[in-house]
Amino acid sequence: MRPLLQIALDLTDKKRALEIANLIAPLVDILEVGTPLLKAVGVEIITSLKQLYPNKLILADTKTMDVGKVEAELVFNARADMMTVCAAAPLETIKAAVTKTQTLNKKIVVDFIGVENKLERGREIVSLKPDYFNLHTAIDVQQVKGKSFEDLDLFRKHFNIPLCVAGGIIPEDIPKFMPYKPAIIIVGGFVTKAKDPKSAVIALKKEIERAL
Ligand SMILES: O=C(CO)[C@H](O)[C@H](O)COP(=O)(O)O
Repeated sequence: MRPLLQIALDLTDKKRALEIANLIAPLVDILEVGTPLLKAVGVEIITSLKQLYPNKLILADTKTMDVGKVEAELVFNARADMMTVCAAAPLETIKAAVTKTQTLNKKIVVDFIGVENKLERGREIVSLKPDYFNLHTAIDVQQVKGKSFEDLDLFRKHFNIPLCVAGGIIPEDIPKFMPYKPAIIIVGGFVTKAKDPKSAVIALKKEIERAL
């Protein structure tokens, strides 16, 4: 199955975020309100994007670490379709966020950013039945250690939860992880920093089609 393409609007400037959204929205499946954008602008940006693109999924990258129910209510009341919670958060927080999300018929992604022993942590979380696990190399880590996609293979073998992949993805990376059949491919900087964000998305989509 073709993976969904999610573009992360990791900006702090609302005007530029909306400009990029306008260029790429018809081509993507999920528009992500990146963590910096959510912090800079607030949840109103979720509502604005949903009003502009009602047929697109809007993901709020809350990276929730505590008060799972409160943060879920905040972003879903603002019309998000999906949110994120950190795998490193207390299990109580993950459970609260998952429960609220499921009550509202929305989707939740557990993000393994910064988790050292991912397999062990995955085993602790899996029974909470989140919608997705995100294997994600942090931007700061990418700059020091580079990126890696090998955990996708491990997670596919051990868990029956759809996977997202994120962290510095460029078109050349796509064939490296497509054999592990990610459900969602998440790309930020390659698109938001491109001179021509629309062409950047087209290049990603071409590579995805080629690797199917
Ligand atoms: O959540 C994020 C950073 O924490 C980013 O949205 C994600 O890493 C995708 O951006 P990039 O492709 O630039 O790494």
